[in-house]
Amino acid sequence: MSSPPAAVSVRGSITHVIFDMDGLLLDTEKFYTEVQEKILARYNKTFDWSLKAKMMGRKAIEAATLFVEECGISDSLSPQEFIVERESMLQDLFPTSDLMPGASRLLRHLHRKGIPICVATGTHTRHFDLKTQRHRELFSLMHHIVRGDDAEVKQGKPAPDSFLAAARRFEDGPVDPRKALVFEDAPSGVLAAKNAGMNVIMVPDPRLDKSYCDVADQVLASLLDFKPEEWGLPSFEDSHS
Ligand SMILES: O=P(O)(O)OC[C@H](O)CO
Ligand SMILES: [Mg+2]
Repeated sequence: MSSPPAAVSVRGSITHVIFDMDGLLLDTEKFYTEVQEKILARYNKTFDWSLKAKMMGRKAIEAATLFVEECGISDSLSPQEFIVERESMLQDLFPTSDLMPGASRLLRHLHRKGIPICVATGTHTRHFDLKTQRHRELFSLMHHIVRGDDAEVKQGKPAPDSFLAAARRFEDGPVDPRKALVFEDAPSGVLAAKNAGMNVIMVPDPRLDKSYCDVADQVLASLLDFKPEEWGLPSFEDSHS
């Protein structure tokens, strides 16, 4: 007698998938880190991952306020001045953005299988356009894109605004949050997805403190490790590469 097929643990019946962008689909978090390290060096201070963890995923002005206050430089540099100062460096770096491992494979797979996908990013439109310059075709697979300067995103992550706006805009929206799966890299983004009542898979940078991963429903080292069938989604037909 042949043995029964291996049991597949289904975590939910996911119908829609929402992607974060920076640090999740695109390898752009390193640009913010590099520029912030340079600015802090002027004040003889170092930029560390405990502050990085708080800033990532947030709207620009919210992250900038955290930066100058937590570094104790708000008397010399305002959040607005910080944003202006880092802008010219970021503008040169963003058009060189690379995809994160597995991003293209996963987006193409879900699109091919007819699973509605979208992006909910804290980044504003001008930066979004620079970052996605080399990846227009891939981003065209998205049903819609919610950016940080969207009128419906009153508050950035960890507020649920961007994910709730994303769920409303699907063709058959608003999507039941329990049927939505979010992919995130940032602690604030994972909290935002949970605040929206959604399922969330975290793909954190390995330098991030592990305690930030507790809130996520699943933690993966890479998008390449995602098993769609665990979430009621169609499995990959290719082998992991
Ligand atoms: O991670 P995202 O895509 O929400 O982007 C947020 C900021 O632009 C960068 O931390
Ligand atoms: Mg992110």
